[in-house]
Amino acid sequence: MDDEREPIKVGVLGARGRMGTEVCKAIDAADDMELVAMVDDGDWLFNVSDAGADVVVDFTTPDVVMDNLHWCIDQNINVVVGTSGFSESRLERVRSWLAHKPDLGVVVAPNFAIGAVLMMDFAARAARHFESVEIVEMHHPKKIDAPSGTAVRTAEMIAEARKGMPAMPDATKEEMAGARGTLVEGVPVHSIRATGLVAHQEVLLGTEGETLSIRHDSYDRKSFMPGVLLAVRKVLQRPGLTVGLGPLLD
Ligand SMILES: NC(=O)C1=CN([C@@H]2O[C@H](COP(=O)(O)OP(=O)(O)OC[C@H]3O[C@@H](n4cnc5c(N)ncnc54)[C@H](OP(=O)(O)O)[C@@H]3O)[C@@H](O)[C@H]2O)C=CC1
Ligand SMILES: O=C(O)C1=N[C@H](C(=O)O)C[C@H](O)C1
Repeated sequence: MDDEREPIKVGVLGARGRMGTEVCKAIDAADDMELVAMVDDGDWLFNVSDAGADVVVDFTTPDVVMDNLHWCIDQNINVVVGTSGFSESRLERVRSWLAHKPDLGVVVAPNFAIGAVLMMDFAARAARHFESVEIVEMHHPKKIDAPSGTAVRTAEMIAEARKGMPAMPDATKEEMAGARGTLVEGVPVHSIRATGLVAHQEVLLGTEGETLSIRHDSYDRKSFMPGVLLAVRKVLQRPGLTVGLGPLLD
């Protein structure tokens, strides 16, 4: 019976950060989980293994996340990663570490909000039917990276969907560098940082006589929590690397 199952022991890395704080609250409130370790910059990583964590959740920074992930895999701890900065080469390194640990699971998701996952899917689906596609990502000004992980992943998905299609029409010559954003897999991405924003993205698609805007807004970091908790539950049943929340929703 469900009630008799041991709670999943969870450690959080980046526990005092904006996301980490919210994740600790969500785990504390979940009946089937126990928050056993909270680790932030300067704390000892072994707090996590000493506490017997089954799963580690990482919301730290792109420059430390790979070391954290390698350490967790080495310690036989499953990992749910929300930290941004996962290029294909980073994902490949994670796969190579996991090759030696056939029972271990890692979930790396650029965005845990259900609406954002759908926005990315809808945008990729629509992209084949429009001549032009551009991404505008908008975040709080304390975000340290640009473009966002979500925007990069969306651009990759759109580029994959547009394979074989003609290049997007664009006669503009940039008079000042950056005016047309940055190209990710051939898709222009524009990054806005403004006080009052949390995490937002609009994909603008255009073709003869019409445009389509697909937009998602996270107004509160609570929007990411159902996805994080789902990943904590599912990672224990999914050995290997899972990229994105999509495969966990099926
Ligand atoms: N996938 C998703 O759905 C989401 C992903 N994100 C991503 O999550 C990451 C964190 O975002 P956010 O919470 O806003 O950032 P914060 O800067 O608020 O939090 C990061 C935390 O990690 C700590 N930290 C730094 N180095 C280490 C380390 N080696 N070990 C443990 N903790 C460490 C920082 O400490 P200190 O400040 O003292 O250095 C800080 O407390 C970003 O990459 C962001 O893009 C954010 C929202 C949703
Ligand atoms: O830093 C943030 O806040 C966010 N980071 C992630 C990203 O880079 O895509 C996810 C979400 O956009 C919030």
